[in-house]
Amino acid sequence: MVNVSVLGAAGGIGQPLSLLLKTNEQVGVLKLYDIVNVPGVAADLSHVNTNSTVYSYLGSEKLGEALEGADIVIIPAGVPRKPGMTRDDLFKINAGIVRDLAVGIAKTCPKAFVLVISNPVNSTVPIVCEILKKYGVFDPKRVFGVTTLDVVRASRFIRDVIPDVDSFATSVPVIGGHSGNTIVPLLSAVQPKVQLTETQIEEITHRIQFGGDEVVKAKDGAGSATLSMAYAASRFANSLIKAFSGALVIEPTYISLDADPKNASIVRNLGAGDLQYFAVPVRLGTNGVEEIVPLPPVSKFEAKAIEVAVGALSENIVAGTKFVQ
Ligand SMILES: NC(=O)C1=CN([C@@H]2O[C@H](COP(=O)(O)OP(=O)(O)OC[C@H]3O[C@@H](n4cnc5c(N)ncnc54)[C@H](O)[C@@H]3O)[C@@H](O)[C@H]2O)C=CC1
Ligand SMILES: O=C([O-])CC(=O)C(=O)O
Repeated sequence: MVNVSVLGAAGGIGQPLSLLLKTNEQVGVLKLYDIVNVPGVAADLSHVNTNSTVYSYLGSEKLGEALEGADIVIIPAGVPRKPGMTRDDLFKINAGIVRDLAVGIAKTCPKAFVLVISNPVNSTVPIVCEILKKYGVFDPKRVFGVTTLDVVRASRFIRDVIPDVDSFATSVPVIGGHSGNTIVPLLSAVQPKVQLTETQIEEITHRIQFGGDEVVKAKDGAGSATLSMAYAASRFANSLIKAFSGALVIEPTYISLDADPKNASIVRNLGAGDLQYFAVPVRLGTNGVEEIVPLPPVSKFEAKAIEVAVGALSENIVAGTKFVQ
């Protein structure tokens, strides 16, 4: 049985994510933490007749209790975008929120697997890693930026163009980061293979990179993706939980490349250069990242996209790292 703590559980992502986690029978304890409204969310969820027990923790003085015994900590705490904002505009508020939560993790459950959803993921993951380093408890195999929504969108958007594709069974490696042109879908490596024209490749790539903006615009001031994000985060958490019991599971995720220095060199040779963090497909296991899955050679179009991504990503990583150091 796995103990999961959700930090920011009363929010737009936190609520449906907690519901989806409540339906996973491998979850024994589900701890919900927020600074508002969380007792009601927990009371509501606790009536769902799966075997896990739900607990609620309201306010920062309860953070330690919320993290006690956690195997997996999922962080959707923080503010979402409004139209006209970039994810980087969220740094001002979310960097401090994520830093304080990471301190709690370092002190209370340093061995937990940490799944970071709060934006800007390109910077919040370095923040979590730097805090864990400060406390001497950093394990690069255990901290994940959740980029699953990019992968979910990629397989769905391909079906919008080629209707006989089974979206659920289609896997698209998406590498780089999680914002605009730092998101690099490798459409040349879609499995099962699909035939796309150059124009389709350009259009689908752009849509995956800016899919978040579609939702922000449609919600018109009421936030960003929450339901598809909850689905994506629960898919990642479920994959990790499956991997604990020996299943072969591969998911792309934004990690410190120190998690697998040997295979990191393959990613570096693809164009990631000396970046410390990059989204890559990883094989998950009992230790978290078991290995970075080697990627096939990329197309010219993808190589150019990686080049563009690296510049922006590098700035985001420096911002996150400097914030803590
Ligand atoms: N990684 C990804 O692919 C995606 C990331 N996001 C990001 O997820 C974050 C959350 O989005 P939503 O759930 O829509 O926002 P929301 O505003 O609906 O919910 C955020 C929750 O965090 C809570 N919170 C704020 N400060 C906190 C603290 N110090 N400790 C604990 N909880 C705290 C709030 O009370 C609220 O309940 C945003 O930063 C958003 O940009 C959103 C979609 C996709
Ligand atoms: O667009 C946003 O701000 C939220 C997000 O990360 C996404 O939907 O991919």
